[in-house]
Amino acid sequence: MANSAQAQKLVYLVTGGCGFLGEHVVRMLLQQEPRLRELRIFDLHLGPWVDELKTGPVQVTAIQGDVTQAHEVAAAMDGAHVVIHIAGLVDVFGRASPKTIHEVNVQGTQNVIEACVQTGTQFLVYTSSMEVVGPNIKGHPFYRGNEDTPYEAVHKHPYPRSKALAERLVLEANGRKVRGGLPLVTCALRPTGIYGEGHQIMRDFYHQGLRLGGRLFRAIPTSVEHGRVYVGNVAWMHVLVARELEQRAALMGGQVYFCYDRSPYKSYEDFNMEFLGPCGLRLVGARPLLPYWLLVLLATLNALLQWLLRPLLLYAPLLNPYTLAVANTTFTVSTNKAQRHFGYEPLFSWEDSRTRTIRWVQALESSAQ
Ligand SMILES: NC(=O)c1ccc[n+]([C@@H]2O[C@H](COP(=O)([O-])OP(=O)(O)OC[C@H]3O[C@@H](n4cnc5c(N)ncnc54)[C@H](O)[C@@H]3O)[C@@H](O)[C@H]2O)c1
Ligand SMILES: CC(C)CCC[C@@H](C)[C@H]1CC[C@H]2[C@@H]3[C@H](O)C=C4C[C@@H](O)CC[C@]4(C)[C@H]3CC[C@]12C
Repeated sequence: MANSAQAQKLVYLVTGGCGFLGEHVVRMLLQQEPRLRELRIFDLHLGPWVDELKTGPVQVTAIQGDVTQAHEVAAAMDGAHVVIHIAGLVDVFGRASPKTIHEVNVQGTQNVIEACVQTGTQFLVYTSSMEVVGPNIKGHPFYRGNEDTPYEAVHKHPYPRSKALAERLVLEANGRKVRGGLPLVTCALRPTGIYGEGHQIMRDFYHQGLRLGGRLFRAIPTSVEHGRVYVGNVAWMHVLVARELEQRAALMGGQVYFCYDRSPYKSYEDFNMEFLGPCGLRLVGARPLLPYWLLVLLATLNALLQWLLRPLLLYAPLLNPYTLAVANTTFTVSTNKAQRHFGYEPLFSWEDSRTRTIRWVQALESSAQ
């Protein structure tokens, strides 16, 4: 992609560019992709911060649109060289119906693929998820595995099922001829649990801790490792993949890459305390305060209440049988595939990632006062 005639000639489209990860990818592209001429940000809900980006040297075009509408996607994509497809409905709490999750995550992805073919966009990077692999419904641990580690991936929940289907569509589309006759080159990135500035669930835990007098209560044993990766490094991986996909199409086309960095292996709660601790919260209990069977019972009750109350109101607490199973099953990755295939090294050290996230939580504190 980088011959001199093409310097500052590339048009990128980022779907979901106003979400948590999307905003980081958009900002990272503007900082780290010198060949960018135009950056199109496509999202159902455009953030007000997008306007601030319009004063720089790169043309930033904000497009309010819906990935489930094929014609809107195709119109937005016309003339784009690369599409980074991040838009998705991230719902493990039962807020949206399985049908809506499927429409956005699977049909939306199919629309992006068809738009590539129709408009001649040759490079497609898809944001998949660790949940395409697991944890599975049997609760099997995935301990520091890599892209080739055998694992029985069985999905029942609509979100991982939709991500797995969408990822398969993207990988199978690799090599399809796009308008003009060139082959489509696709690949999928699988982040583990992303953290960093803008992370809604971290914000929720922080506010919950404040409401409980500065305390959170341990629910998950410290021995259960949960994979986490800093949002800045996930964004950097997206930028690098998009950049390298043309030169290394034969190697990278149709491939999947876990997103990883040097964040430590810890339980979900202990990891959150790396940021919430310095902001004044305390995790009470060296071991879970409630026995696991009681948590399962509470999670089941929550699911039942959600079902009963659905005609009247939306009851969607953090704890349900699915989130409990994910939080309580070891799932961590240890791989260097991205480094081998496209020279990825984390842009942010663990210390930087931690400091940036702590500063962001501290800013939440001061903005709440
Ligand atoms: N957050 C995580 O820990 C995590 C981990 C692994 C993978 N992912 C994946 O990363 C992607 C981004 O996740 P996120 O955490 O930034 O979520 P997010 O909800 O913050 O961002 C998703 C964005 O997609 C947009 N969107 C939703 N439906 C749309 C539609 N129909 N048309 C156009 N835009 C639409 C939303 O408005 C939002 O801006 C998702 O595909 C998700 O599956 C997230
Ligand atoms: C049992 C309670 C004390 C804690 C509940 C925490 C729960 C809400 C958290 C734990 C793990 C989190 C998921 C995990 O980090 C990875 C992903 C993948 C991504 O594609 C979407 C988000 C998701 C499912 C996180 C959602 C929140 C979870 C379940």
